[in-house]
Amino acid sequence: MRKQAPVTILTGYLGAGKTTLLNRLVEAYPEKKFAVIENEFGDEGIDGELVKAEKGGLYELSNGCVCCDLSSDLVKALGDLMLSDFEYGHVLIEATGVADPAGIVATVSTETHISEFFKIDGVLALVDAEAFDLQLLNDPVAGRQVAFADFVLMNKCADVPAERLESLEKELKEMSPGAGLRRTDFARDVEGLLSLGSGKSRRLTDFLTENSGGHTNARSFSVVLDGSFNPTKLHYWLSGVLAFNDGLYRIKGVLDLAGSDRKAVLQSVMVKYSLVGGGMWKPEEKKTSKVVFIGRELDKEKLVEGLKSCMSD
Ligand SMILES: Nc1nc2c(ncn2[C@@H]2O[C@H](COP(=O)(O)OP(=O)(O)OP(=O)(O)O)[C@@H](O)[C@H]2O)c(=O)[nH]1
Repeated sequence: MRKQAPVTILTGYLGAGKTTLLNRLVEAYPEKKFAVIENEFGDEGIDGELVKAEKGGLYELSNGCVCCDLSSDLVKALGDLMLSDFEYGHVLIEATGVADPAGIVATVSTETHISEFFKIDGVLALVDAEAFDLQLLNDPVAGRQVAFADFVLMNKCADVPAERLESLEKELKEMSPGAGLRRTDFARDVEGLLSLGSGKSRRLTDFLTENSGGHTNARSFSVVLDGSFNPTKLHYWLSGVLAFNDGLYRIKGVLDLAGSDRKAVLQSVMVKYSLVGGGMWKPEEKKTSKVVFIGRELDKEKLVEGLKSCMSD
C-alpha cells in the first residue's frame, strides 16, 4: 500500500495568525516538501499572495460558506495533488478563519480514495490572545476551532498582560482538554507541530454528532478597484471605520498605493490594522487593488464608498 501523506490542518479565528504559522513551517522544514491548500474566503484570492510556498505545490480553493460547502472542492484539490507531478511529503491545509475544522478532518479521513492517500497528522488551532474573548462572544465557531484542536497556539502574546494570559490559558485548557498548548508571538516556535499523530481527531465521530450544523455568522464581500490609493486618506478612513464598526472582524487586501512600486498588503484584525510592502508589481501585471471585508451585518455600500474615497485624486 502507498504511504499516506500526513496532513496538518491550520485552524483559528479570523486573523489569529494561520498564514503566519504556515509560512514559518514552510521556512523551517524545507525538506518536508509541503503542498499547501489555501481556503480563500470569497472569490478574490488574497491569501495565496501571502503564502511563501512554491507555486507548484499551492492549491487555492475559493468558497463562500466554508462550513457547508468545502468538501467537494477539497476532494478535488487533493485529487489534483495526487495526479500532479509535484512531489510532496506533507500537506498543509489552511482553513478560513470561520471554518469549522471538523468538516475538513471528516473529508480527509473518510472520503473514499482520499483517505487511502492522506492521513490527518493534527489540527493546529491559532488563538489571538488579544482578541479571542471578543471573537468568541461574536461567533461560537471560534470556540469549536479550539475544541477540535490537537494543539493550541496562543499567538500575539507579547502585548497581553501576564494575568490575562494565565486566565486565557486556563480557559483554553478547559475548552480543549488533552490538547497541547503553547504561548507564542508571530507563531515563532514551530517545534514538534508536524508530528502530532492525530490524537484528538480520532474523536471525530463524537464531535461531529455533538456539534453538527456549526454555521458561522460571518460573511464576506470583496471589492476590486483600478487606480491608486492615497496612504494618508486610507489611514484616516481605516482608523475610523475599525474603531466604530463592531461587526467588521477582518479586512485583507493587496493594494496599489500611490508612489510605490510594491504591492501594499493591508491587514486588519478587529480594531488594529497594518499596511506593509509586499512583492513588486510585475511590468506586465495590471495594478488592480483587491480588498476583502469579513464581518457581521456589514454595510457593503457604505464600506465600498468609504474605500473609494481613499483613492488618489
Ligand atoms: N502583533 C502581532 N501581529 C501578528 C502576530 N501574528 C500575526 N500577526 C499579524 O496579524 C495579521 C493576521 O495574520 P495572518 O497570519 O494573516 O492571520 P490568519 O489567521 O491567516 O488570517 P485569516 O486567514 O484572515 O483568518 C497579520 O498582519 C500578521 O502580520 C503576532 O503574534 N503579533
